[in-house]
Amino acid sequence: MTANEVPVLTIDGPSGSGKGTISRAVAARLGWHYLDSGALYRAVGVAAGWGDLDLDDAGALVRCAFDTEVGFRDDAGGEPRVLVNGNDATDELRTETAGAAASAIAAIPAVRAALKDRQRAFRQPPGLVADGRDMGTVIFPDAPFKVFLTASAEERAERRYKQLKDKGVSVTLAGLLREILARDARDASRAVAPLRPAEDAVRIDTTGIGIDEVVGRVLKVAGA
Ligand SMILES: Nc1ncnc2c1ncn2[C@@H]1O[C@H](COP(=O)(O)OP(=O)(O)O)[C@@H](O)[C@H]1O
Ligand SMILES: Nc1ccn([C@H]2C[C@H](O)[C@@H](COP(=O)(O)OP(=O)(O)O)O2)c(=O)n1
Repeated sequence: MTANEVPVLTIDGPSGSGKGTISRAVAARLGWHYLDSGALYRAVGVAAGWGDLDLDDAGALVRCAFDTEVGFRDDAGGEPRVLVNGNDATDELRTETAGAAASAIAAIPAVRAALKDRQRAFRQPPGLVADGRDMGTVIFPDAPFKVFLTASAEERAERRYKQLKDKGVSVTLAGLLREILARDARDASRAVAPLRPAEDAVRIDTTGIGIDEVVGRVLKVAGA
């Protein structure tokens, strides 16, 4: 099987639509690999912070995108741990500060280009579930299966609120809703690879729909 023959299921959508949760569950059911492309952008944003880089210095950020090593380690049953330059940065990566930094650096075309090959390298037999913003439009446009997940901004903010509270992070619902709306606007309005459904993506509005039901619908899209 050549790389381009390996089946890919792309799952794109805005923050809190359930991409990570659904992608991991579907990848486990199919026995396929999983790409969390957002973690790559978050890792570059966090590494830029560690290096005290200026978020307006595109050249330095591109070098950072090439130089930052990102590793994924399975954590029995839980979210995979993410190692950035060898350090376990999983908790730092999930903060809204890291999300906002990722969204800012992700608007720089050369940063996106620097991460392209790294993302495509995840396409390995027997298959790949790829989660992000531009998986179906730019990174794997030839993917045979594409999904675009949405949910109302209020429900997405509530999901994130509960998720962060469960982790002991102190946040307010109003603050999260503001951050989610700001990130939606930036991700959807940027010139390169904006957040939008691929024309051939199946759109699933998950507002008020439970995780198991969404997993079932996505598995059907992949013919399983
Ligand atoms: N359909 C759903 N119904 C209720 N909660 C959900 C649903 N999908 C995901 N969640 C929860 O919402 C939170 C955010 O989901 P996540 O997968 O991190 O979204 P994304 O990767 O799109 O930002 C998680 O706590 C997850 O368990
Ligand atoms: N394929 C991708 C994945 C993420 N990004 C950017 C834009 C997003 O706001 C940030 C963080 O993405 P991530 O998927 O980790 O964030 P959420 O879990 O959806 O909140 O990175 C991107 O531009 N392209």
